[in-house]
Amino acid sequence: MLLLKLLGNRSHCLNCRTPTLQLQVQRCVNIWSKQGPIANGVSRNALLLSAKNFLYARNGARRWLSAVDTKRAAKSLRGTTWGDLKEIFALAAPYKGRLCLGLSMLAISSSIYLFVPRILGKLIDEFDEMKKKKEEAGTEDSASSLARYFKENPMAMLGVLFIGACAISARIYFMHTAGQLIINNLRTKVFSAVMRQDMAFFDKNKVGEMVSRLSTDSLIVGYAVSMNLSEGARALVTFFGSGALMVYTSLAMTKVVLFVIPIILGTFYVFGRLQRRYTQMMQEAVASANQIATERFSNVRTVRMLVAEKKEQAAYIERMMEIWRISKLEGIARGAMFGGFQFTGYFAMTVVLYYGSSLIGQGLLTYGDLSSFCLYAVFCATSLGNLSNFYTELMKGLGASSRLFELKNRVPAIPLTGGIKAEHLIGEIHFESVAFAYPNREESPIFTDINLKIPAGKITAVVGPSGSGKSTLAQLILRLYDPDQGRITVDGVDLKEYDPSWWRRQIGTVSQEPVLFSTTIWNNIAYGAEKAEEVENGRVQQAAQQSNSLEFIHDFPDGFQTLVGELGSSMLSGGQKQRIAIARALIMNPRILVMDEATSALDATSEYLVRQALSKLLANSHQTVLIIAHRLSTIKHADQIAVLDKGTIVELGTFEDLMRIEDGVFKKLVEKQTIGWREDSF
Ligand SMILES: Nc1ncnc2c1ncn2[C@@H]1O[C@H](COP(=O)(O)OP(=O)(O)OP(=O)(O)O)[C@@H](O)[C@H]1O
Repeated sequence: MLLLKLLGNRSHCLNCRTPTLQLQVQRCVNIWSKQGPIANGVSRNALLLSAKNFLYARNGARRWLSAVDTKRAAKSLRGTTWGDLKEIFALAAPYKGRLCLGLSMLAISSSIYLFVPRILGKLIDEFDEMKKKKEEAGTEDSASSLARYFKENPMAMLGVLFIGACAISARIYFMHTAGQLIINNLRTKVFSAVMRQDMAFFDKNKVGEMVSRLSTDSLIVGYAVSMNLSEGARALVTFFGSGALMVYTSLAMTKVVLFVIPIILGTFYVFGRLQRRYTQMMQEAVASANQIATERFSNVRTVRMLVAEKKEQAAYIERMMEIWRISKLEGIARGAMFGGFQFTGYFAMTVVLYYGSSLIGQGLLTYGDLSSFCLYAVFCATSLGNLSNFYTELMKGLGASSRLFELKNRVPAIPLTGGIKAEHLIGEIHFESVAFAYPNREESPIFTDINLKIPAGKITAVVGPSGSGKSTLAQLILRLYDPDQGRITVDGVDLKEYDPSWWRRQIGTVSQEPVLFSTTIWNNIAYGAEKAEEVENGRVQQAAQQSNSLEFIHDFPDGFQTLVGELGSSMLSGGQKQRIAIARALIMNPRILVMDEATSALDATSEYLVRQALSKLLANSHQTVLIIAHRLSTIKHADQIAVLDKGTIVELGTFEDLMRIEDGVFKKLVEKQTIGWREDSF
């Protein structure tokens, strides 16, 4: 029982418990050396027998370990994660000063707390007759004289322990703050990398999953190279320090404990790898659950309208079950690992005490030395356990980092910047034999052969059945995607040669479902400008007026300072949102305007107001305008109308031209809508 208690005290804060342990060790030694059979009815012979069995088991384990394909494992690690490891530590490089300070504090605290057991051992020997005789003969060593000094000046001992404690506090502070800096750095880098990605990337990756990686994974990686690094370094110093002191205290007993080490190492190697795999699986499962929560919470209105709460709950529970399944596996791996440590640790201590007591009996060891040795052995075993923690946390960090680095290092197919910035843009856009399929649906191309000239300073309308690719055409103009074949030119130059950001700044866009950000109306309108903070107040007012928004904005008590979006106190109607989006598109007086169903959400009056404003605007400016419209009556005055169907432009001309084509797609669409409107009116 005493042994159980002794080993049960093997905790991470061994340093503060040393006196208690010392006493317990002493009591065990007494029992073993003087009383023979020990508690729980286990005899010395039985212990020796189990030691023999243990040796057989160890050989078996060694054979089993060699059966594990270590070469292949190492190769796969080399291929996928050693690079990541280097990258993880590169993240820590900017904070090396802080990390080094933390590690210096570690050196101070470790030196103090490693020396304490030796001093305590010597204090015990103060009561040992054999030792006393040695001292009288003048053979006292420096540790003994230091022990005597501390015995006479207990406040000095307290002072040394206090310095050690301060060093520990400082270490934790430096490591903790370094960790947070690393996490912030990593999050910023990953966020910027994700923001740089092309649309194809966002089509393939789920937003909730990426947010989860940004929050949870970076936390794990940051911890792996800060607090974990410090714990690992502490474990390493303690392991080698106490190992060396074990040898110094008693070489014979050190040999006895040595045979357990390979087993402990093997245990944490195998289970550490296993744990890493489960952690990665867990991260993916949590990210998938987060994805569901994010998407459903942000679309809660749709869920409510479709009475889909139960369905969504079931989908979420399914993800929770998956997390539970992985968690059980992770639990088994962790349990087996810690059970393994506990077993090997207890076994080693049993053997040490047994053998140590017999050495005392033969006069080859003092009580104090055995006490110190046992404490060092416990330190050594604990640090081995901590090293295993360090290893598994590092593996966790590697697991979490591999996806993060993939995000961070991904090179977008369409860069954000780089290329020509034309001084005088005319704004003629030409689609030349363009073919395109969305990267995530390559099997069903949207365009097979598009040839279309969008003249500068004119209004071009694009119409076609739903799903024919009208919005896709606008996305290709904005260079959110590149054509698979053919090319798009602007003023005769391939669009790929222009600087993408510069090019997008020449285009004012109002999309089908405009999104406003959670900030004031003023900021939302100014957001369209290159430098929002430099936009003049008058310009914002003007854009609001052009889009017929001024009146309703003034109706809000806070006017332009009214908060909108998710955090907004005032919810805007669809029409109001659309008009603010139009103001945002107009703020920079863009050379090209792309209106994708820009008036679809407006009621008849609002639509009239917006249309009137736009007509005025278009009449006075010489912008190139592309209108994607469903209400065909609204594009009567367009300079040309392109009809999209089955992946190509099937008709092109003015409203009158197209209405003259018998059995034409456009004519049919117009007729269908006219009938639809008539039916609607009943
Ligand atoms: N990001 C995407 N990834 C894969 N397929 C997409 C993507 N966006 C649109 N599509 C598909 O491309 C096709 C054309 O879509 P698009 O939105 O361009 O049509 P549209 O003519 O504007 O339709 P509507 O008039 O209904 O708005 C549709 O079949 C749609 O499902």
